[in-house]
Amino acid sequence: MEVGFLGLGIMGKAMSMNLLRHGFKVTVWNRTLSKCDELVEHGASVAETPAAVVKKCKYTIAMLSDPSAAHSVVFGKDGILEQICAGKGYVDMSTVDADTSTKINEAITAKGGYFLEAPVSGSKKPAEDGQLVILAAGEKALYEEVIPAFNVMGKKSFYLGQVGNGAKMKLVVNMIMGSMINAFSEGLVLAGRSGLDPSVLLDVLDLGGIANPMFRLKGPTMIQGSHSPAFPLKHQQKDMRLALALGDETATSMPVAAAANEAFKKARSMGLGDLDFSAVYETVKALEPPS
Ligand SMILES: NC(=O)C1=CN([C@@H]2O[C@H](COP(=O)(O)OP(=O)(O)OC[C@H]3O[C@@H](n4cnc5c(N)ncnc54)[C@H](OP(=O)(O)O)[C@@H]3O)[C@@H](O)[C@H]2O)C=CC1
Ligand SMILES: O=CCCC(=O)O
Repeated sequence: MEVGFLGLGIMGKAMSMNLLRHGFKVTVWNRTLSKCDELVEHGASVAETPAAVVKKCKYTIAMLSDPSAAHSVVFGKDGILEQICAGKGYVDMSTVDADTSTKINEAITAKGGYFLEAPVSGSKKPAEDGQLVILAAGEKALYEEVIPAFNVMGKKSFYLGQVGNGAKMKLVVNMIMGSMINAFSEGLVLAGRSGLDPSVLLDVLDLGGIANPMFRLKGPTMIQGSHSPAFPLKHQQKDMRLALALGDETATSMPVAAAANEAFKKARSMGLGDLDFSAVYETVKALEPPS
């Protein structure tokens, strides 16, 4: 069966590559079409537009940057809506807000198609290794149909019920992660300015109750000032913004997340948006200590 895949950025490239490696027939599309070349070398077919992918495939997966991209690929010229129909499914794995997912769901189901949102936890390496955590919500029949693909891309899939629940779960997770990397950055800078060796701090943290894979993975490269993008900072800031909007809707006070968002905004204003989200560390370092 032919599976469609839209969006070949850091995540989409790794996820579609995994599908190919496990024997799926995949037709890809990316806004910048040249990014399809590497997938073609590994056996993918290419279509010229999202609509052409949907026309060819029983279901189509998308992994796009943000709500605006997710919206334009569905509603724009040559978009999903031009070809979606009864019997076809659309699975959006991008991180967006519940409102975006809900609007896409309404438009697709109005055409007789099936919709599933399925954002993921896990970054570039888990995507390459097929170790993502998939947070699905929406049409249960489509969820069951795409389980073989999810099993290749991820280590665990959750089915969370109605559309919006996957988006909300993902935003809560990334809100926590964005706050954590800020506290971690402050700790590394505080250690250094207090005459301590930040790499010893990493060892101490790793043996205690707040040890976690993120500190373990990012700590050494942060200390070196190296922020090669696995999860681009601009996307983390988008997730903080969307999580804070969810906080507004639910009257949830989130002063820690709001402060973290300000740090990511500052990092973007310093031109760090395309680096890894760990580059928020540079905003803490950039604040001069009192002389
Ligand atoms: N990187 C990570 O660790 C993780 C990312 N995510 C989420 O996954 C999604 C993708 O992330 P990632 O792969 O890192 O991002 P990238 O920035 O690497 O890729 C973004 C993709 O979206 C496409 N795109 C952007 N704008 C548009 C548009 N207007 N119309 C059509 N296509 C568009 C890009 O196309 P083009 O190549 O033409 O620019 C590209 O294919 C995001 O929602 C992110 O928050 C979730 C978990 C982890
Ligand atoms: O959305 C990105 C999540 C990155 C991660 O889970 O490490």
